Amino acid sequence: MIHARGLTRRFKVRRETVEAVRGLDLDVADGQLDAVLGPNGAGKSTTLRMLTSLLPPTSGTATVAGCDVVADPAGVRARIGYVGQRSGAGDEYRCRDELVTQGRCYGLTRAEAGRRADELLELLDLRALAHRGPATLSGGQRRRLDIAIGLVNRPALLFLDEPTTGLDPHSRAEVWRHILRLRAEYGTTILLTTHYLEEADNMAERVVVIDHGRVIADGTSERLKSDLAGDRLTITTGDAAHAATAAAVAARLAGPDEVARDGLDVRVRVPNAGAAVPGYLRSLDEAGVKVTAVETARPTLDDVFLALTGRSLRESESAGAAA
Ligand SMILES: Nc1ncnc2c1ncn2[C@@H]1O[C@H](COP(=O)(O)OP(=O)(O)OP(=O)(O)O)[C@@H](O)[C@H]1O
Repeated sequence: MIHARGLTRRFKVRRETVEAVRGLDLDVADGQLDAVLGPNGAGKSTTLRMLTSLLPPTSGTATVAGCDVVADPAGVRARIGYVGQRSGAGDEYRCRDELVTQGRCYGLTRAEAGRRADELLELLDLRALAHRGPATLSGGQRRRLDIAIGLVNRPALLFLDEPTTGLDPHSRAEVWRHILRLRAEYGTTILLTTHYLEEADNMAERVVVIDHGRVIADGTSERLKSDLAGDRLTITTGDAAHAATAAAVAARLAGPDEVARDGLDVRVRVPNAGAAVPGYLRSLDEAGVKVTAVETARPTLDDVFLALTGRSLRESESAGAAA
């Protein structure tokens, strides 16, 4: 459904050149739900805008739903839906009128556009709000209206740029319910961007991690976590001397790069923490270390980002927000 090779986009800002996307390769198969994850300014929106033909690439190629984004932008736009970060609904129209107008833009007759509007209001649970203006809707309802607008032309592929940013947890769950339903019932291919690690982790079939305009990891979240981050084993000891010995034992077993000491805790990165515990306990006992607690944890996508970049995605996000 999407094949991009060497996609690059530079912006000139006064005398500086911003390299927003640098040689990005991406393949998305039909019917997949893939998430693009990355910190502020990583190049997620720029990538989506190139793939939707809204922004010409500086170099590289992309075919989307069988059409080249540069040679056939009209073909791309006829086959896709795009929900940008800012709402596409104008405040002067009521919800149903907005959908009818969009349908007319795609060449539907007034009657066809009316039928499609009613289908979409039903699909996104917006029927009761059909005659309200978008300005009167809650954040989650408005986002659902945006998605309805993105679906007017029955696209095989839907792009969603941060569909849940800024929503409360209940509204986020509602939006997700509809996204998952679209994929399950209509087989819609969905490529979305998100800042929320948990969403990418739990909902997407595949996660593409972008940093500084490049893909730095690509796979199922389970695969990324086991290949790149590993489990965490935390050994708590009785005092500082025991912690130092425990750190030395752990460094011998796992390698010095995999061990970090934090007060009386020693944290170790291991491929499978559950299986590693008995061996660690034996070796610590032999070294005379008094262990007061042992904890194991599966890695998160933030651990994956940390392993790849040396930075936490959450910290990059707050730094981006503060900038
Ligand atoms: N029109 C533009 N002119 C100049 N620079 C731009 C333009 N659009 C994006 N950029 C820059 O390109 C880089 C990537 O921006 P982009 O919006 O694609 O990132 P993002 O990953 O979507 O970030 P966010 O999560 O904050 O939306 C940033 O440094 C941004 O400032």
